[in-house]
Amino acid sequence: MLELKDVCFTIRKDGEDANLVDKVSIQIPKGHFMAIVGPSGCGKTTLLKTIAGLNPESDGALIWDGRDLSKEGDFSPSEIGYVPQFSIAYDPLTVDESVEAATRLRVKTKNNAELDQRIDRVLEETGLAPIADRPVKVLSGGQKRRLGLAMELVSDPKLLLCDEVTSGLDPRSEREIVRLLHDLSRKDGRIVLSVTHSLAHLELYDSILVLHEGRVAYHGPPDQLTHYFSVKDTEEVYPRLAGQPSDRWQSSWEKHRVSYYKMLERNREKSVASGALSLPPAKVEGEEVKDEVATKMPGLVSQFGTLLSRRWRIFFRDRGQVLLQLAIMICFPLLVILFSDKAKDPIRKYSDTRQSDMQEEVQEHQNVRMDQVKVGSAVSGIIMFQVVLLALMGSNNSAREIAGERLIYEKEKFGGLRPSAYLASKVAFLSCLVIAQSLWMAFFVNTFGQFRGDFVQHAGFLLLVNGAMTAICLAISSLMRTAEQASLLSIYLVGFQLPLSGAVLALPESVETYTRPFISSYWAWSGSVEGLQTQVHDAVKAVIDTTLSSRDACLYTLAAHIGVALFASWLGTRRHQWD
Ligand SMILES: Nc1ncnc2c1ncn2[C@@H]1O[C@H](COP(=O)(O)OP(=O)(O)OP(=O)(O)O)[C@@H](O)[C@H]1O
Repeated sequence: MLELKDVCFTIRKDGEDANLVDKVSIQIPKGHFMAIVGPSGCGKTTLLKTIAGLNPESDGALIWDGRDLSKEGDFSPSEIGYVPQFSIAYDPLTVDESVEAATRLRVKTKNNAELDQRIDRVLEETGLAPIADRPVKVLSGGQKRRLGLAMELVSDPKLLLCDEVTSGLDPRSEREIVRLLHDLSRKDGRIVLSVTHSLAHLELYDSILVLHEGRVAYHGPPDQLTHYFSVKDTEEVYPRLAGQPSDRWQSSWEKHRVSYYKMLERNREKSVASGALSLPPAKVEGEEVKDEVATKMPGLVSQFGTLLSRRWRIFFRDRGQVLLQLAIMICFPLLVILFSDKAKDPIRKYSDTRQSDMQEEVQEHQNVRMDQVKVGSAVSGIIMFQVVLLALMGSNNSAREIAGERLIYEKEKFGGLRPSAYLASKVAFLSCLVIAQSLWMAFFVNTFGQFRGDFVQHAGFLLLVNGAMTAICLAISSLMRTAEQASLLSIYLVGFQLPLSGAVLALPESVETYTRPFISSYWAWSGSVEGLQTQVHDAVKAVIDTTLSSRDACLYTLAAHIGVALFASWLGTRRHQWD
């Protein structure tokens, strides 16, 4: 039994408290199918989210199976299924792959046979078996809703909440989905609550909850709806509601509540007696349910593996993304070597013997200086060019990685996905890109214009700057509200790397002191320059006004950038960002 006792959800609006859900008190027995209806903006979705725990109730109590949810802990993830208004499947995957991933993320199965059995059962139940191999992107609206349901049913939830799963469907598909939801509530005592705009097919529901301005105006059998509101047709209910304030409807409903609940009970007894409704045999103690469910959740490593293999699959299915990555990996190093010629030139040395005349000595100094300027500028420029291109690749790698799929992630987190498993899968996936991009850049450029110094040190710093920018943009992606915001901020961040690095123009000291610690490209550039042969190093120093930092300082600072960015990403992934 799900019971709501005077449940409120309050927000601050214009300096005052406003109840979006106002003292809702209802009882929903096991094996019940209820529609939540009401005019647009009356609080249907808000009530559903309050029941789900996505909106913490401001007042009142939610009782589930005798358990007070606000005092004794929320629903466990597999007890509850929530089908939101948005699609929770990835377009490039097939129906079967989507359901499989949902199962692996939510249910701990003993072996592959049990996993397959569970997937097949859910596909059969939702009528998706014949189209199991079809990609999500080609599904019709109705099929997508079925898929959303299938992905929730994998954990056998005892409470299924559906938000507008029939909106936008043609009448036939709408009826099929309502019929499916009805059937899902007939087995194992599952409660199905469905928010809907539509007043069609009401006869398929056990009860109708009519909300008006967040308050209950009616909760009773569908066939009593028109009688209660004294209208001829259900279509007249909403205009009738607008005829008096919601508090009047609420107090009027409270007077009739007992008699309508008796009617609901009688209908239920009839359904059980006729065999149309089958209920679980015995009442299970709250604690036992909790333990049993807790052991069913897959572990962190298992969730990590599922997410990582799904990420790679999505990556390879998206040809555009693969081609873009390849194009970037090939073209960026090519761009660098176009400018690498001057960096290969020798630098003349001062002769050991003193020149016989002054003119020759001045000439020698000029020659050495000219060589230093030419080679020093070229070497410094090429290192910075590589660094900036890898910073750009870093931002391209991760700016949309989390923000672009935030709603799906939030939904999966609600279903029991651990933020740490999610973040670890992102780090593992992105690390592969970072390693491939950085090492390829280092080796390719080195092949056509050998790095004049410690190549391993140079390659290490390229790897670190790409890693740092990827991690920073991942943090941005996890903290921003939209993918567009995250992309824009990441691009600005890369844009500022070159001017603020000091490699091209020295910054005023007052600015440099504050900006330098945060500019990854400076530390990667400086660290690489420190690894150059002495003569080339001196040539670079001769052409720059910016001070260089030691190799270790560069190494630790870039490692700190990565560490802090990953911590921020972790905070971002833990944050609740459903809307
Ligand atoms: N977190 C929030 N902060 C402020 N206002 C909110 C919040 N959540 C919902 N609202 C407002 O509360 C009202 C009820 O919203 P809700 O989405 O629950 O309505 P609804 O009945 O589901 O509407 P519809 O049928 O159009 O989807 C709306 O006016 C909405 O703008």
